[in-house]
Amino acid sequence: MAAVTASHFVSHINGGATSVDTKTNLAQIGLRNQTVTHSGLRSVNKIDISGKVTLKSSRCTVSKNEKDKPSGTIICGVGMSVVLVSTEVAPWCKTGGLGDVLGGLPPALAALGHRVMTVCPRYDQYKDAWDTNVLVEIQVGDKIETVRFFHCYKRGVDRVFVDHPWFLEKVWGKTKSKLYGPKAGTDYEDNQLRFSLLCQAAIEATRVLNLDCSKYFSGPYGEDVVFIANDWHTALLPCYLKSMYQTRGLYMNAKVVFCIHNIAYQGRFKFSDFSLLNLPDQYKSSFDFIDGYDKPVKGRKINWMKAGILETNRLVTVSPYYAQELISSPAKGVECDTYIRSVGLCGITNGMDVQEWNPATDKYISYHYDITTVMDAKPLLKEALQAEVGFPVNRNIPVIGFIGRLEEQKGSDILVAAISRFIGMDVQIIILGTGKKKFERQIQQLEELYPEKARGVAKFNVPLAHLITAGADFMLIPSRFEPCGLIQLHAMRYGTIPICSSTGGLVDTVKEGYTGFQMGDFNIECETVDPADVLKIATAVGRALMVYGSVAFTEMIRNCMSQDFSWKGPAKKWESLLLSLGVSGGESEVDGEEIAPLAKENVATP
Ligand SMILES: Nc1ncnc2c1ncn2[C@@H]1O[C@H](COP(=O)(O)OP(=O)(O)O[C@H]2O[C@H](CO)[C@@H](O)[C@H](O)[C@H]2O)[C@@H](O)[C@H]1O
Ligand SMILES: OC[C@H]1O[C@H](O[C@H]2[C@H](O)[C@@H](O)[C@@H](O[C@H]3[C@H](O)[C@@H](O)[C@@H](O)O[C@@H]3CO)O[C@@H]2CO)[C@H](O)[C@@H](O)[C@@H]1O
Repeated sequence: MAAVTASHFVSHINGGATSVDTKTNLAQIGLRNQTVTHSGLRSVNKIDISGKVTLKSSRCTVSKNEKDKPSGTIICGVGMSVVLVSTEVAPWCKTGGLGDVLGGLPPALAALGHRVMTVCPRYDQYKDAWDTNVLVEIQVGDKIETVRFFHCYKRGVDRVFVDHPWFLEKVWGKTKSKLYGPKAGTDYEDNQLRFSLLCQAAIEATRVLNLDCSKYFSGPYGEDVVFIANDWHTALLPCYLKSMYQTRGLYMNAKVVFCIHNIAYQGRFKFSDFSLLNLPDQYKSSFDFIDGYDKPVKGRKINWMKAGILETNRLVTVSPYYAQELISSPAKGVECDTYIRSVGLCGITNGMDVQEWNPATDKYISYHYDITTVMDAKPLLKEALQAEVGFPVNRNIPVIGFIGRLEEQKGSDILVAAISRFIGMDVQIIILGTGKKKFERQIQQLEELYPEKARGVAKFNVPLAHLITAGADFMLIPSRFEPCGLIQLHAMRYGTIPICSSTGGLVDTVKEGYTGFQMGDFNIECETVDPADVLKIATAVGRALMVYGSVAFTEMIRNCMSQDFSWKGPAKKWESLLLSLGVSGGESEVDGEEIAPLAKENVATP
């Protein structure tokens, strides 16, 4: 950790070091009462000689009358301080569903009366995020790095961006899929340093940023916070909280929830890299890991995900069925099943962003609809989609869509193998995805094989994703594994029937014959395409096409669209889980809508 600066001033709070740097801490005293000129930010924190920030998050008191307001009324200012840390936060930075969750869950938690911040890297010059002029010095490896915080306040949430060349210079100007490496499947060599920096910066952000955008909360978040760390990139957060802060009497009441969005990515590195992490030796055993693979080195390794699992206060994943799968076997738990079983795991199904994905208002589609008009609008949208990708335009031909990262997980290779089995029927299929080059080539070749019937678009294309979701009749989701999956939620909201493999959140959210078609579970072996799975896809597509156009089909569309997949329900479950940790501010009992209309947003002019 740790040195704070305001404006042009840099000083140490004494981070990973074991002794207090008196000289620099004395310098900090001079920081008191300096003002940061940023809309929504107030004066700089008061930091005492021990490095303790004494200006605490102040909550506006809520009068009894206000507390008595009926359900649906927003009463803020009494809730928990929740800080979500992630490498992706939509719409600013996203390669997939992780970004979506960090975009949608925080506003829903804020609507329940909690003070909510997200912290992610500043990969680009986001036009709506302001420079706070607050700098912090952080020890990463054997160097001191200076980060700067940018900030905006949107939909009731403080969005904080960590500015450092390791994020901005690596990614700026490149496509959104370059957050983790120069190309899919290849990581930046310094990812461990990048994410160590992110974790430390996130802890610092809560006490050094004097945020004042909400009329319900002011001052820094302080130390009585609950962090939600997401995936392996943030697994060091609980370790740093304990080793760098709690040993020095800081953040004594803070808690960490670690959320697994995808166990497939664990952050396994060579064992000697432990020395890069600025952690005491006693943490080595939490990272220590041996597997049978050669990558990135043979034999003994460190495993960030394992440490996150073992060092967190509470472990969560993104659906109940995936939670069961993770502890069911080494294969499904990707060799972390034993550790997960030892600490326990809770599954909360994701919600979806019902503002971005709303067929009644979607800015990417030219005909808007709801459950009462869906049968009129969808044929028009299908024709728009067919025209967009260059298919013969015919509203009577059933159209199947696929959207996803082209990784083994998503099963695009199994789908490609299955196409010849059903393409002879009256059907068209559109596949949208980016990822591994071999899979991109596979989908691009489809057009040559089936010019009037199949398309593969190897682009990250949000407008096309929306048009496919609205215009297709069916959405194919042939995942080998799927922690939750958002594609099927988006599809159902748009009256597009999912045809999915029976794994993870797909089991929890799609009901066979009622809201979709279940294909059974697939072989999770990623190196091969199992002929049995190819057959499962062909058979399920056949079943779906039999139903297409029938009364039962219309009924399924209505069943899909009648459901509430908003973040409201999941946020309530998250709230209960956070409350059970006993962090302060747990007294809030609010059942509110999003507080966007009440939020004082600091939107920058482009
Ligand atoms: N080419 C493209 N163009 C435009 N948009 C594209 C796109 N490819 C993907 N997307 C978008 O990315 C998101 C993908 O959502 P998923 O739930 O499938 O996430 P993913 O597997 O990445 O995330 C992981 O985390 C999430 C969140 O927890 C879990 O739901 C999931 O199971 C887990 O694997 C959707 O919003 C989709 O529209
Ligand atoms: O939101 C989409 C997913 O984003 C994250 O996954 C990324 C992962 O965490 C990164 O490590 C990287 O994965 C690469 C991996 O490191 C590398 O060894 C090789 O196996 O290729 C992988 C893919 O390039 O990129 C992933 C995104 O593509 C997040 O962790 C997931 O939960 C999200 O599903």
